[in-house]
Amino acid sequence: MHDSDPQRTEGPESTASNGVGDGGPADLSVAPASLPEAHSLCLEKLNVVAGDRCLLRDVDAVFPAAKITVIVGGSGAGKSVLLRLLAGLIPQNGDSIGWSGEIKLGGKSSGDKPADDSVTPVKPSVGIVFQQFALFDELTARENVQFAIDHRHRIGSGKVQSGRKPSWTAKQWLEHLGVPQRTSVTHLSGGQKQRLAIARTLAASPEVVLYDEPTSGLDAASGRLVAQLIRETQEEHHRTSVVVTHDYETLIPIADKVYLLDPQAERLVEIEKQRWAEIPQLMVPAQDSDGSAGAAVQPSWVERAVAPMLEATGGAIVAALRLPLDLVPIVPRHRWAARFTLHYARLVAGFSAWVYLMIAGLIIGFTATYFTFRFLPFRVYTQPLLIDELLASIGFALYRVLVPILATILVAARCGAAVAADVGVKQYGGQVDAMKTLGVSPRSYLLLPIVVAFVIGTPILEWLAFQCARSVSMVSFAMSFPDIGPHFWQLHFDRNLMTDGTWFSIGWKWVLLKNVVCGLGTATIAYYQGLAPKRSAGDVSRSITSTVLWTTLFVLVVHLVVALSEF
Ligand SMILES: Nc1ncnc2c1ncn2[C@@H]1O[C@H](COP(=O)(O)OP(=O)(O)OP(=O)(O)O)[C@@H](O)[C@H]1O
Repeated sequence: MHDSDPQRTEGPESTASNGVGDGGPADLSVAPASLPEAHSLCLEKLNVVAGDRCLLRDVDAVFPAAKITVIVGGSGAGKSVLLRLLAGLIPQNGDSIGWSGEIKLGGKSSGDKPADDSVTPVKPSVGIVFQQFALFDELTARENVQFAIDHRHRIGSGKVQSGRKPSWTAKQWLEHLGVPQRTSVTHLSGGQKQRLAIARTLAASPEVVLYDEPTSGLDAASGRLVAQLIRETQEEHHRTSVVVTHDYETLIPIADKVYLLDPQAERLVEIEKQRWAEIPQLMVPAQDSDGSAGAAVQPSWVERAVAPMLEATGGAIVAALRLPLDLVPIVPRHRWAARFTLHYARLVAGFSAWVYLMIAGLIIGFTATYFTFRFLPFRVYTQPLLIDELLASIGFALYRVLVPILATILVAARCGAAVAADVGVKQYGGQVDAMKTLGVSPRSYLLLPIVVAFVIGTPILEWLAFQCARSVSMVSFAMSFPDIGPHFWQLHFDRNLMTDGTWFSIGWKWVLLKNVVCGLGTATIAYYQGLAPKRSAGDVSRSITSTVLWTTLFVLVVHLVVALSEF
């Protein structure tokens, strides 16, 4: 449940132009110049099938220009699927949802039925205010809006988009909607998050604004404030607005047109204004599928056990093959690529990762040195003969094998899990969809930054672990053999690693290769696991577990293959 926001308690009118915010007052007397003329949105012969259920069959509908259309429907009727489809988030032949028909921009008039010749065959630019807001938690309120402004030219296509001029700044949008400027998103109240989500959507200047269950989880008073805000926003900015909801009591009063999503008739039925009072009786619950949309054959237990494994393996192979293509740096804005790279660099190689890897280095450096000499057979005789050779072997093993394996496994498990969780939450919470509605591919601001963070971060963390292992090895040796001293240790520990006194020049390419390949693989696996469709928090947690399993397996295979080639 969202808490109602104190800034709104005195009434929705207060936010329209009161300049609330931590920045100075701005001239908010005119609507932003960049908003394109409103167009109606038309559905023609739309068919939608989700799983084995037909949600819509041969549907024609018009959402009039610069008006609010409310689509009501009971639970499971297909409102969210329809909204995601309108937002361009569902491919026509998707895995579990398929659709056919046309979604077009209609004429500019506010009449319900545009003339046929005024239908514009361009992809509409659509902004969506997500039910869970889908704000970027790692950015401030102002940065969230700035992100939309910086990518606004990327949504939609063609002629309706051209000719836009610069519009309000992020600061002006936030003042307009009464959202604090520099507060971290996580510290905003539910009401402020909702207004920020609306500000971000409008700042991208879409032709059509979609609202997904905007009053869900709100008490009646807060729900009415949100409805009022949608009405005010629509009146000021003249967007074609579509609201999907089951909360007809709160949202019907702001509607210009109402459709009922009837799951039994599989249609959008327009409800005339004089019949709006009958809507509660007209809303029927969705029924279980009769299988008419495609018979679902129950898989056998063997298929259930083997299919996910094959799917995961296939997915990993496809991802590996696709990686070079996906990494082609299509970065719409370098500034934002840098911002997200910084975010993932902190996740991968932040202070806690340093502590993690330093402790691992200390443990392996100590055990490798101390126990080698401690349990030497026939110690009294063998030690004087072997001490220098053993030190050289310890140095070699730590540098070339032990520390690289330990460090890359730890990075794969710890950092892979952290990144998979971050991307998984972005997928589940709708931030990935928010990027897509702004015309931004997640590989630009997620995959590329993640790969950069791992490919640079893994060797740095491994080097840190090795320096700790090396230091503790020297201390441990010096304490075990106080009469021999650290100079002797240094002379022999580094013997197999240096040429001409250059530090660790032998085999450094192998070490770097292992680090880079492991970093690249961990980044890719974590990204694709996180990005896989998520329908519950359980899916996010499963993707984290899979990431740990697959990345550590990948790292072990890399070390095996490199060891066979290296030695
Ligand atoms: N990705 C998917 N794959 C298969 N079926 C899906 C998918 N998403 C939704 N469905 C199915 O489509 C139907 C409509 O779901 P949708 O989430 O659109 O309902 P809704 O009207 O938004 O309901 P609610 O108000 O309860 O959220 C449901 O039967 C659901 O199981």
